[in-house]
Amino acid sequence: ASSPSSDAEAVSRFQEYLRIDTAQPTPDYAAAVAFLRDQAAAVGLEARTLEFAAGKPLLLLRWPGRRPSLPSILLNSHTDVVPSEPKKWEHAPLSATLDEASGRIYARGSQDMKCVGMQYLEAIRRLRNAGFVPDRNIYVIFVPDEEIGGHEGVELFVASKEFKELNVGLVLDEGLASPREEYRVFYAERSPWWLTIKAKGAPGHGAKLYDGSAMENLMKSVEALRRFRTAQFDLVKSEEKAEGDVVSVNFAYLKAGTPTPTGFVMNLQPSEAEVGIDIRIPPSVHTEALEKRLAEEWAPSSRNLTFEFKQKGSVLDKLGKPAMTIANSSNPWWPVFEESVKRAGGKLGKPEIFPASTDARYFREVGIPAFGFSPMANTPILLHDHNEFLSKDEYLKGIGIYESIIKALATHKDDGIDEESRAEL
Ligand SMILES: CSCC[C@H](NC=O)C(=O)O
Ligand SMILES: [Zn+2]
Ligand SMILES: [Zn+2]
Repeated sequence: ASSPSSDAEAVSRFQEYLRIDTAQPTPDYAAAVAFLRDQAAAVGLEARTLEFAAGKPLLLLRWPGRRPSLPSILLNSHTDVVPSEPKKWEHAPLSATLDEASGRIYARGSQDMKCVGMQYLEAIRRLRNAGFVPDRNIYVIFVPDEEIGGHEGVELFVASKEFKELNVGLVLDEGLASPREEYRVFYAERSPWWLTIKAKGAPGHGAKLYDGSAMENLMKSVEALRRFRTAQFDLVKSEEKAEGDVVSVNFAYLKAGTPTPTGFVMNLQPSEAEVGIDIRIPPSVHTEALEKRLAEEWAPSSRNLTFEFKQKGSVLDKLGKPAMTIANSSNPWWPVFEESVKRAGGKLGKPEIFPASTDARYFREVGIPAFGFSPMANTPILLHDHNEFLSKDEYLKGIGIYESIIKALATHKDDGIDEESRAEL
């Protein structure tokens, strides 16, 4: 399994991946795929590069199972990362600096989610070295564009014949770091809404008090949305609800004013103003009801407001029901997953609704179970934040966790998972 020297090599490989600049909006996918193909070859996996959108490669790796007709396991990770503001970091976000005193590896993507992609490969490397052969096919995919919605990544992949041919039974995708000792696991996620509200109104002198200016029209919406935000947030603060069970509302930008070369005109009330909002809706909330509130309360045309969706996800299955993966023993995959984490010495928290969005939604939407899981315990949640880091020890511990998970999921047992295939025998 692992030794000090093999651990050091695994950490260097992780750092090498982190140093490839795959930040949106101009990710170097070619470099990432070239690196990952080399890794796959060293581990002994078959590789195919698929391209559903030009310049957006999706790397598909296969570890063939003894019984390829069984439903397969798909291990997903995205290769892109969000941009960073290097000046605000203690160590450059592309340096993957290992701070010797703390053991932390600082890099954009260290939590989200280059860690997971490399941990899959390291776990498979160890299992292969130990002579383990899976019953099922194990697929590992490295996908583009998750951070911008996955529309030219997993969304196209899931609709492809290449995907259908994989006969996927279960997907593992990303989760979140946990500041506590328990790992977090996710069985569903909130629907993302990104929208703009634009206001128009009468322009006028900066000294004049009058109704119906664009700013006034917009600020009323901002106030109403803020009251709603506060009420939802209070439910989380009082621990009545979990983060994934309330509607989040956050303002992404405000745009208004009449620019000058050095700033803005101060004594002119502008005739247009705009706000950008990120809203996330839990599966238990009807998006129709919320859209009604938007049209009637938050952006009424009577107040000279218009709204436009930039992203309007609703995470539904084919029947129009919220797409969720069952996370109890009535889903035969669940106990296998849960027990394999425990067997490796990990603790699991109560299954949760992911507060943001991941590519797992595309798999759940077509009826394939998917769990969101990133084995990072005792770690502050720093995805999309400055100074994102993962400690070397947590990273290495996570490899052991995946070894256990992959081994358990890859093994056919009479546990109800393969009922149909059994009937054929
Ligand atoms: C609306 S798709 C955007 C996906 C992105 N995923 C992770 O952060 C997110 O903002 O949740
Ligand atoms: Zn991610
Ligand atoms: Zn992200």
